[in-house]
Amino acid sequence: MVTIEEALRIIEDQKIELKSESKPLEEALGFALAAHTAAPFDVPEFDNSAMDGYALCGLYQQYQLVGEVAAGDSKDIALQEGEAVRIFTGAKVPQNTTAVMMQEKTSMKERTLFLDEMPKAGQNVREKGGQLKEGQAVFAKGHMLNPPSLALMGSLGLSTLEVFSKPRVNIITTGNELVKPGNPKTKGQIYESNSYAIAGALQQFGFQHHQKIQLQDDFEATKAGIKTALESCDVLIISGGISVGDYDFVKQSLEENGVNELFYKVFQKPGKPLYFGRKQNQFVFALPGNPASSLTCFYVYVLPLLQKLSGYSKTGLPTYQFPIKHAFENRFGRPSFLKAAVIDGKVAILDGQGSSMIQSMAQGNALAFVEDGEVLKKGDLMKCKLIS
Ligand SMILES: Nc1nc2c(c(=O)[nH]1)N[C@H]1C(S)=C(S)[C@@H](COP(=O)(O)OP(=O)(O)OC[C@H]3O[C@@H](n4cnc5c(N)ncnc54)[C@H](O)[C@@H]3O)O[C@H]1N2
Ligand code: MOO
Repeated sequence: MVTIEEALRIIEDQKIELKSESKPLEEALGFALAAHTAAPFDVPEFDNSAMDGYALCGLYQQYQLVGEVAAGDSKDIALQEGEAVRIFTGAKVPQNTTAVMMQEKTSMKERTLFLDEMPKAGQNVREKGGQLKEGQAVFAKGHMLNPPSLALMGSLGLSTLEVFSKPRVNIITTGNELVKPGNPKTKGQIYESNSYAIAGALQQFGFQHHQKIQLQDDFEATKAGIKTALESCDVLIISGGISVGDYDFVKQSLEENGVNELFYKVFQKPGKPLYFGRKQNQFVFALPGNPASSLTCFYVYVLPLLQKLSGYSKTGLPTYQFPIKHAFENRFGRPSFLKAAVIDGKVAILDGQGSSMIQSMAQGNALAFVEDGEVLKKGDLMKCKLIS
């Protein structure tokens, strides 16, 4: 049995070889950059107007109107003292522009422009290089491309990005009692639900699963199913059959398939019988079958590995601290990830903390962490990971 910190450290310390590929900008969301990026030119590349209005030369209250520049115009105008041109947001300002005045604060009589107030030097002019200077570092290797990052790369004229490839993931669910939703079931059977949570959580963080396999609690079938799954994935996520019951064949089947154990059992609730193993460059998580255990282990342990294998420089869900809405004492006998709701900056621990209870997890939006035996007073800070 390892501690939560030891388990996370073992995952973090895995030596891996990353692969990279070229992605068109429109498909690069959620991938990590495989190379450092620097700005190929100043952004913006030229001084331009932040407003629809008038570009002014000198600081006066009236000007002679001498022309117009629209966004995208490439004409090069040079203003003389006391001259103004009509200008629009994003348009390159003429040479010698002192300021831009927004049109709402102006009036025009014939070709003379009157300002309601004195302009200030530099007002409403977006300076060349104001965001980035040519050659300046934009993103380090491993930066995960979010929507604004895609916009920034696009604004640098980059249409294809070199990114780290993402791991291929397969999912196995085990259990004789499991029936696929939509089919009839007999007494004693239940509907299979963990694979939907795992596939959904994969999707939530930009990963996909390749294959989903349902196995009976049978040693030969489990061995064969794991062998098949390992033929087409980098990460195999198994749900159930990892505890000590007579029908829990996963651990032994993994051994028979040449998977080496990196840890088995974590001192935590839920998810104590969590297993992590490796076969060359393939990784296997066997998540405890209880629905809340399996999904909690996904967020806490599987996600950081998937992100590490995708070349992310930052992995795992960030931890925030929120004051607790009510007193709470951890009597579970293990450090615990509690199903919780963070609302208006405060965390409430939800009813229904059993490992089999997914209803409370579905109502909440966070996992709140509490040490074994810890006693919290109302208002004490609690470490939380937001899961939705
Ligand atoms: N004698 C002991 N028994 C148990 C221990 C223990 O230490 N000693 N640990 C308990 C803990 S903690 C957990 S968690 C579970 C984990 O067991 P398994 O990983 O072997 O999971 P299963 O036995 O296959 O299933 C547990 C539970 O979850 C339901 N389940 C399983 N798969 C699914 C699925 N895909 N969709 C929906 N529900 C699923 C299953 O029906 C069981 O109710 O072991 C405890 N026992
Ligand atoms: O570790 Mo189990 O997940 O407590 O139920």
